[in-house]
Amino acid sequence: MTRLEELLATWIPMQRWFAGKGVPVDAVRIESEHVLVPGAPGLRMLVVAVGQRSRTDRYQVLLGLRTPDAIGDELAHAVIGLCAPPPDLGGRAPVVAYDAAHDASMTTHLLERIAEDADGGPVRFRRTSGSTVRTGLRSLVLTGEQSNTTLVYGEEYVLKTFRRLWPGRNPDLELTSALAAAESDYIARPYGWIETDLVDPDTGAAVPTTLAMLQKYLRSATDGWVLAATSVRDLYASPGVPPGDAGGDFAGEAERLGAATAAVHRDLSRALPTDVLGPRSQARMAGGMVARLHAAVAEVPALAPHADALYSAFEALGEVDTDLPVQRVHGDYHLGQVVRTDTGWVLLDFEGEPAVSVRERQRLSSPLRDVAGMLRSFDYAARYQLIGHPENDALAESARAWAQRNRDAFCEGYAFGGGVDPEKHQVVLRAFEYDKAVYEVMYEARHRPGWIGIPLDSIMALTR
Ligand SMILES: Nc1ncnc2c1ncn2[C@@H]1O[C@H](COP(=O)(O)OP(=O)(O)O)[C@@H](O)[C@H]1O
Ligand SMILES: O=P(O)(O)O[C@H]1O[C@H](CO)[C@@H](O[C@H]2O[C@H](CO)[C@@H](O)[C@H](O)[C@H]2O)[C@H](O)[C@H]1O
Repeated sequence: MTRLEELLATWIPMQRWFAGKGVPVDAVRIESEHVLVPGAPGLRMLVVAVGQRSRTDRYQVLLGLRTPDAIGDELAHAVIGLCAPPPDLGGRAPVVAYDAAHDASMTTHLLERIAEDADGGPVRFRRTSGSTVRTGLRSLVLTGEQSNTTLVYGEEYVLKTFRRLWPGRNPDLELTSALAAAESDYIARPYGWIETDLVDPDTGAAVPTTLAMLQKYLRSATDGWVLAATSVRDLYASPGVPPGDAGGDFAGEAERLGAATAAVHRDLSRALPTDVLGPRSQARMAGGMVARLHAAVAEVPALAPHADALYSAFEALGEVDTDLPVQRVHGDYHLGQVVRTDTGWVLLDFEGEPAVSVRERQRLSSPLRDVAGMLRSFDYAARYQLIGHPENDALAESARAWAQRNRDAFCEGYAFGGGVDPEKHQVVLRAFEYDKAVYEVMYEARHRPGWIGIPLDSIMALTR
């Protein structure tokens, strides 16, 4: 490993977006390194391969290089370490490598390049046809529990830089662009993207791979998770009061969110391929859920006592004998992926589950999968504030009632908005809900062990 690779081997696993938490890093290799802007050799895009046991993942690092005296306090938190300068920079004195996402004097170039629709050699900057992009704006990095890194430029744009790279066009760009073409009111308008070619290990072919996506910044947006959490907090402050009577009832919002979700599903089904799964294909889908369950039990033994009950829910999906319409869906739908603006709900982050390949995320699925994701999120919102709460037992019934009320409202809104009636597809919905809960158990085990009780408790309720 070069000195820079050694530094990255320590730095990458500490980042929130690192997907391989809990498994030692065996090898780090810089697969490619490109200067992004002519005349700014201190800004580079690296594709870094990180080897962990049998897996190798690729990550994007926007690398900044400066002399030590040019690193001010504002960049201290972004420093990766001191390394030898790359040959094209000249000189022999060590330079400081840092995460350039935090350097507004560098990220401003990215916006300019997108505005110019520039071909920067192996890295291509693209502006969405028919749009103009304002330049000269300074960026700030959004803080929060993110799988990627999002920059906000002024109050105009967000640039989402994808950290873990999978060869191919990112579904977030693909679906957002399709919905924009359908003139959907429920997305943040895309303005452009950055891409490079990566070799797909399955086919050996180099394919255009999305590195970042530029979208309209929604100034008036409030996170759905924050709104729901506020409603739950109000309810906990009035013990014994039914959720519909407590201040800050969320059911009206949940219903409108259901309707917005149905509208997005309708537009996706018109814009992109659809299919209908017969019993055999449904059994195969159920088989995928069972395989995921086995993998989760191997990783989190606390799931083992509930495996039979989960298995029965998946088996029931395999035995449904009516056809199941499938289409492109959001794929990782929860309250943190939707924002309430002054004109209504907007859906974000159509990337799908960040832990699986782009090809898998492009697979058609039932829209009920997204419905199930959001229902799981109501469960999370209702119960996460009970973790370590002294009145945990007394508030558990309020939590259950809040989740039920908002589930019902969301499902009603979804059916009213033109989606299938979730109430009439209980077996399918239940299988998707438990499949998501199994995914969440693994997600929490890797990222937030203190929260693992939330999905585990929901799974336990199945076996009670
Ligand atoms: N266009 C936007 N306007 C305003 N806020 C946004 C926008 N896009 C993303 N955000 C904020 O950033 C958060 C993370 O964005 P998201 O696309 O879900 O990233 P990740 O895949 O890393 O989780 C969202 O929950 C939202 O609060
Ligand atoms: O980073 P992403 O937003 O793409 O999604 C991942 O992280 C989510 C947590 O930030 C995780 O969602 C789980 O926790 C949410 C509360 O923080 C909850 O609303 C969701 O229902 C629950 O699944 C998501 O699963 C994961 O893919």
